[in-house]
Amino acid sequence: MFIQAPAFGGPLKNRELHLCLTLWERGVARGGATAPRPRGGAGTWCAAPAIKSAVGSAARSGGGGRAASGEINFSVIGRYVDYLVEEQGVKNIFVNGTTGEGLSLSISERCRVAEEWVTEGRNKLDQIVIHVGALSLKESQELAQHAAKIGADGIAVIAPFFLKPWNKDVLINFLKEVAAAAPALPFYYYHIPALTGVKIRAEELLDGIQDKIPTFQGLKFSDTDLLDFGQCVDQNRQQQFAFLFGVDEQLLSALVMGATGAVGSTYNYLGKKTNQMLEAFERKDFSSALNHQPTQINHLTQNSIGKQFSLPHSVFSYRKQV
Ligand SMILES: CC(=O)N[C@H](C=O)[C@@H](O)[C@H](O)[C@H](O)CO
Ligand SMILES: CC(=O)C(=O)O
Repeated sequence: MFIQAPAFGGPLKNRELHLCLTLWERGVARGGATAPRPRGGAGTWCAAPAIKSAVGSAARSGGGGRAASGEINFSVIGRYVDYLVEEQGVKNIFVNGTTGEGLSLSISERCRVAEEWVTEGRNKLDQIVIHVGALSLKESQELAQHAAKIGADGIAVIAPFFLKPWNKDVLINFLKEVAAAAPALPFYYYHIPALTGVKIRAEELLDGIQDKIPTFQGLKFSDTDLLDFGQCVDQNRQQQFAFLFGVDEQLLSALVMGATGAVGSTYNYLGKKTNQMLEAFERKDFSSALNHQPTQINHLTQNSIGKQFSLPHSVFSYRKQV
């Protein structure tokens, strides 16, 4: 589940929450007045965080994500969509990201996972954003074109992390080339420096980004640097970008800083609970909101942040406790 708010700075009901695996949107009708408009794309959509793959997660949990042969068990995706919608209240999905272990899948597996989510989510989910980042620009472009072809609602890209971009311009040029391969899809930059090792501040990257990437729609910010995050929000007030926060344990703080949504792994199983936190935040009941947030902190920080985001472990060790 993730939370994301499309409209910048608006009340929470105008925010869109995206959970990691799930994108979850509250109170914003698809195509509603507050939804960000995709640039160059057909139709209106609510800002999407990325969805992490339920498939990869399930694999770690022994829940059937991968069959014993090591193949992905695509057949669980349909049921998983129903679970997210009905039991967690999550209707937006970020596919093939960190939780989905997109970087550990082959290109054909990534395409197939994306197809399954789009097919199974049709008429049930609001938004499906596909993470298409890769070390190879060509592969990333291929995945972006594929996402457009199957009717995804957006694409997201991390920084290449082996031969790394050494400055902002190099990174932007990479992102631009990927975005150009799917010119009708809203584009998100997925900032996750602890895993990519690319430490270029998001605030620096966003400066003038739309001149280079006209489809730029927002940022998925998976870092604990709330100063950087706050500056991103503050310096782009006119842009109607989506600011999707990706450290679930800090979501409440990020909401205060102006997050418009969230994308996170824990929303797969804490969707309902997080919705309660969002509701409390919306009605300015911060004490109650805080009561919902620490539950995650207690169980997750040591496992996840403390171990530099060794996510699947943290997610599933926690899931066993809830
Ligand atoms: C590294 C990673 O996967 N981060 C996720 C989002 O980006 C988060 O949702 C974390 O899994 C979550 O905050 C638990 O630590
Ligand atoms: C959590 C998240 O955003 C991801 O799995 O990519």
